[in-house]
Amino acid sequence: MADTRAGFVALIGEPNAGKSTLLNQMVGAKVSIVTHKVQTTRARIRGIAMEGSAQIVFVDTPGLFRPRRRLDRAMVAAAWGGAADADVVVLLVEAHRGLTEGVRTIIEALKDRLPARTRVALAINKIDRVKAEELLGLSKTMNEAYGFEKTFMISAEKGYGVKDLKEWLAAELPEGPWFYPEDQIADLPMRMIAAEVTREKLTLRLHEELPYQLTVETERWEERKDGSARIDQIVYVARDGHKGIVLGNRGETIKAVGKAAREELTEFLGRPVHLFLTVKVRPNWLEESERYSEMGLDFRDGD
Ligand SMILES: Nc1nc2c(ncn2[C@@H]2O[C@H](COP(=O)(O)OP(=O)(O)OP(=O)(O)O)[C@@H](O)[C@H]2O)c(=O)[nH]1
Repeated sequence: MADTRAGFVALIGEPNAGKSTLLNQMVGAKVSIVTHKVQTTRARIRGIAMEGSAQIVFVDTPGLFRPRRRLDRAMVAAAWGGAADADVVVLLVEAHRGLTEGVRTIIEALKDRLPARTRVALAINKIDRVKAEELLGLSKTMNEAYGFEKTFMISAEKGYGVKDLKEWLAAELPEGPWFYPEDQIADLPMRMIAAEVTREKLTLRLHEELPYQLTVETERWEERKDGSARIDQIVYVARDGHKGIVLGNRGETIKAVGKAAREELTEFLGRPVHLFLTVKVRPNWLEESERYSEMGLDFRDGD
């Protein structure tokens, strides 16, 4: 497609401003769970949203604005690297708190740290908490403190104004091909997401011990009458020795992995999940085309 757009957007603001709520509104929980651990070189990707023919990639931004220790300063500098790479930055402030000391500090940092080409928009959030008259005054005060490209009045929680903001962001991004295939981010089947969650917990638990030749598949997904879901997954490893690593002493590794995965899936689905994990040795799984399609890969691409 010739007229696609793609770019990076950083949401910044004081703690509690509503960044996560806004992100979830724009991205949808399904996509953010898949992308929130993906790393780019400079910034962590929090989520990806599609708007018309544009792909908006949201990146993580600094949480600390007045770092005291050297280590904290170094971390903030790295995080600002992510914001500086962004095409657009959105500063989120709370309508009922206005131009606080913390917001002033962020504005100073914007002036110091961002390249001149970065566009910065203001989103006044939680407008459901104040009277309309107050908003005009706040918008004026904020725009005197910084030359924002545009000002949006939104309620991330209720969804007011979010669509306008998203459309504006999409139009601001540079023309170019998408960074991620659309189907990869939008249509990931639930069973694949569930397998990815378990794989992630295995990675966290096993670190470098993790057998490289390991894959997780959701074998069965049963919706139960009581509203819960029963999910059966198989962890395929290539060798007997790997099975022992994944099970752990008296099965404690796989038990902990199952518990962590079940908790995340329960929260994600918003209903109880019963998760059953089985570890199987399948020496040739790397050569089986079925394993690849379960991962959303094309077996032939591996030739
Ligand atoms: N009334 C109201 N509350 C909101 C709105 N948006 C977010 N909140 C609430 O504000 C609180 C903070 O929201 P988060 O999205 O967690 O804020 P955050 O900026 O991600 O916070 P940190 O993770 O601490 O940086 C939550 O209790 C939200 O429910 C809104 O539009 N209106």
